[in-house]
Amino acid sequence: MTEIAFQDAYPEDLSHCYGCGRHNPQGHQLKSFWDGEETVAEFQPEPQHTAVPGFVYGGLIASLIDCHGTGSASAAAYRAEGRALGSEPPLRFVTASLHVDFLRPTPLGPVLKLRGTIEEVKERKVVVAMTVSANDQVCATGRVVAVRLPAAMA
Ligand SMILES: CCCCCCCCCCCC(=O)SCCNC(=O)CCNC(=O)[C@H](O)C(C)(C)COP(=O)(O)OP(=O)(O)OC[C@H]1O[C@@H](n2cnc3c(N)ncnc32)[C@H](O)[C@@H]1OP(=O)(O)O
Repeated sequence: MTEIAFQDAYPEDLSHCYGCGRHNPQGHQLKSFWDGEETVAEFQPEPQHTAVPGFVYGGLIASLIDCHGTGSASAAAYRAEGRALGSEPPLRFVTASLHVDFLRPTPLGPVLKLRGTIEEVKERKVVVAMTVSANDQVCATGRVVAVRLPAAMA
C-alpha cells in the first residue's frame, strides 16, 4: 500500500466531500490506497448506519462505493500519466454514474472492506468496479463512471 491516502492528496478546496473529505468532521472521511493494481479502503459502520437492526444501511454502502470509486479514478489518472498523487495540476473526478448491487444483507459490526478494479482510463473518464465485503464475504458490488470535474463545480 502507498503511505498516503488518495483523499489526503486532494487539494484543500476539494476536501469537504461528505463521503471522503478530510475537512468534513461529520462525513465518513473514507481513505483509499493502492494495493498493487487494485485499490482498497476500509470503513467501520456505527449504530447510526443501521437499515434493519443488525444490518448496514444501503445508502451508506453506496456512499462508500461512490467515494472509493472517484478516489480510485483520481489515483488511476495520476498513475496513467506517471505523475505523483496530488501533483499539480490536480486530476479531479466526480461521479457521472453510480451503480450498486446489494447481493446479501451486510452485517453491522465487522469492518467493511472495499476493493476496486480500474476497468478503463481515458483522459476525461475513468471506470472503476468495486466489491464491498464483510467477514470476507462480498455483500455488494458497484461500478462508478467518474468524469473530470466540470468547470461548473471547480
Ligand atoms: C484531485 C482529486 C480531487 C477530487 C475531489 C472530489 C472528490 C469528491 C467526489 C465525490 C463524488 C461525488 O459525489 S460527485 C457529486 C455527484 N456528481 C455530480 O454532481 C456530477 C454532475 N454531472 C455532471 O457535472 C456532468 O454530467 C459530468 C461532468 C458527469 C459529465 O459531463 P459531460 O460533459 O456530460 O460529459 P461527456 O463529455 O458527455 O462524457 C464524458 C464521458 O463520460 C461518459 N458519461 C457521462 N455521463 C455518464 C453517465 N451518466 N453514465 C455513464 N457514462 C457517462 C460519456 O459517455 C463519455 O464517455 P466516453 O464517450 O468518453 O467513453
